[in-house]
Amino acid sequence: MNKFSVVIAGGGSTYTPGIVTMLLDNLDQFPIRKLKLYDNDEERQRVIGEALEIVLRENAPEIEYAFTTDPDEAFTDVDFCFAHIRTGKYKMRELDEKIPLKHGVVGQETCGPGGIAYGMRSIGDMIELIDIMEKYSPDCWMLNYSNPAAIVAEACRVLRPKAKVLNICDMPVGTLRRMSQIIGKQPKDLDVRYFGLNHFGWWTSIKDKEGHEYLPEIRDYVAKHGYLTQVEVDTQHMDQSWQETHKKAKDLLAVDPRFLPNTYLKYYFYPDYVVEHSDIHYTRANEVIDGREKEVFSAAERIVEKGTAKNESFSAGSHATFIVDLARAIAYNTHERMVMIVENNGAIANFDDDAMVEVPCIVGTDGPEPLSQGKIPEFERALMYQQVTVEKLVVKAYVEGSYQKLWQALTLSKTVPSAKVAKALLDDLIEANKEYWPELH
Ligand SMILES: NC(=O)c1ccc[n+]([C@@H]2O[C@H](COP(=O)([O-])OP(=O)(O)OC[C@H]3O[C@@H](n4cnc5c(N)ncnc54)[C@H](O)[C@@H]3O)[C@@H](O)[C@H]2O)c1
Ligand SMILES: O=P(O)(O)OC[C@H]1O[C@H](O[C@H]2[C@H](O)[C@@H](O)[C@@H](O)O[C@@H]2CO)[C@H](O)[C@@H](O)[C@@H]1O
Ligand SMILES: [Mn+2]
Repeated sequence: MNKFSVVIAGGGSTYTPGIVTMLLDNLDQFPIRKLKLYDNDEERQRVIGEALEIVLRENAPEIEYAFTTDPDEAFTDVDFCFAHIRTGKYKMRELDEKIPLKHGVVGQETCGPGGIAYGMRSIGDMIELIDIMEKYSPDCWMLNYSNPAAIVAEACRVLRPKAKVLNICDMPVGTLRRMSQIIGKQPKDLDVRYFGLNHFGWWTSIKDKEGHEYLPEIRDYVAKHGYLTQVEVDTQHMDQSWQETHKKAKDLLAVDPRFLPNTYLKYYFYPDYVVEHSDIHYTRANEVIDGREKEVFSAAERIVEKGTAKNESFSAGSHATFIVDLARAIAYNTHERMVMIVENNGAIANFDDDAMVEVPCIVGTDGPEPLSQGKIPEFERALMYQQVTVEKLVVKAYVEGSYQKLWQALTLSKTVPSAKVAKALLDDLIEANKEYWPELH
């Protein structure tokens, strides 16, 4: 069996140890000959890199391994790049969340002004990463889950339309896992129909392989409890803020009970509630810095100190398993059905062809083939049109260096109450992001 060479970009990410653990657990499904970690932060890369060196030595010494900040070393001779970079790291995520709150607006990693600011930071780095990949390994596929995925995907469509980049999000997988618990099934037993944008969508059908429809049963549960199942799916989702988000899905469902909502709609349907329940002094970024980041980095440091990983384990979560499924689909033409972010081109019949939408696709050696989701109702369509236009304006603002277009993007966001607030916010965001954004005029 062919063995693959993989580089993880954002090798110092909190997700890297979980992903490597999951790759090692699945070597029979996806054999690896070479594994490299690449990050532009030497210190973060060193801690995670040294710990994983010990993990590999103890579990899979046959895999050639390296960690580096050198793009040439990282990207030479690779078949797959798993990309999860965070331009500006948690320091900037914290500002993305806190600056909007100062203006009474939702402060969130990927939604509203925070997502727009993060998008403006990520586009340049993502395009650079694609160019590096194509320079050193022209046949390599990039499986990208760097956020904000909607804006990054639109930037790839506009700036690198031919690149072998697959944009994905694990929220549909994570929520399907919760749904499967509700009905006592496994995610692999179920096929979904879904339409929307990234972090902005709805399930219209959840069927088993015999064709039985479970949506009504799941809806009855979600109407009472949201997606709260109390079974530990992903460790960080036991955090208070995620528990509240899963619970809040019941109020999202109430707005249109025909479909099962993505939890991220909370920031668009109930921004007032979100702001009221936010603490400007302690946002999700702080929770992650004090939680996941500390846990992962302390575990890595303990491994290095002891010289063994025998008593440590990293949790993989649904985020990680999704990636092996996708890599296998490309490598072995498995025709796996997966929800992905792709150019619409008719998949949603009454939506723009050039919109980056999130729909189920059949994935094989040539990439994803979107499945037709038919026509969508006016309410969802109008919401999606507003949001996709925000995302397109951000990319245009980046490309043209346009202050005006970014102001329009913020004004159009459903999370922002007026052009006045949008302008004040924009000026604060420009100041905070001057190290990262192109100059706007
Ligand atoms: N699509 C999804 O569903 C999904 C799910 C989870 C996380 N994510 C995303 O994955 C990314 C990582 O998340 P995290 O919480 O582990 O963040 P993190 O800050 O722990 O890790 C990101 C790493 O990327 C590195 N980095 C930044 N710019 C880089 C560049 N240009 N080249 C190489 N490395 C670079 C940073 O130094 C850091 O070590 C984020 O973008 C996050 O939003 C996406
Ligand atoms: O606040 P964070 O950093 O914990 O999470 C933000 C990310 O949340 C989603 O990803 C989840 C995923 O849904 C879940 O199944 C599991 O794997 O954990 C992930 C991280 O919590 C979302 O899809 C990402 O885009 C966000 O970055
Ligand atoms: Mn996501």
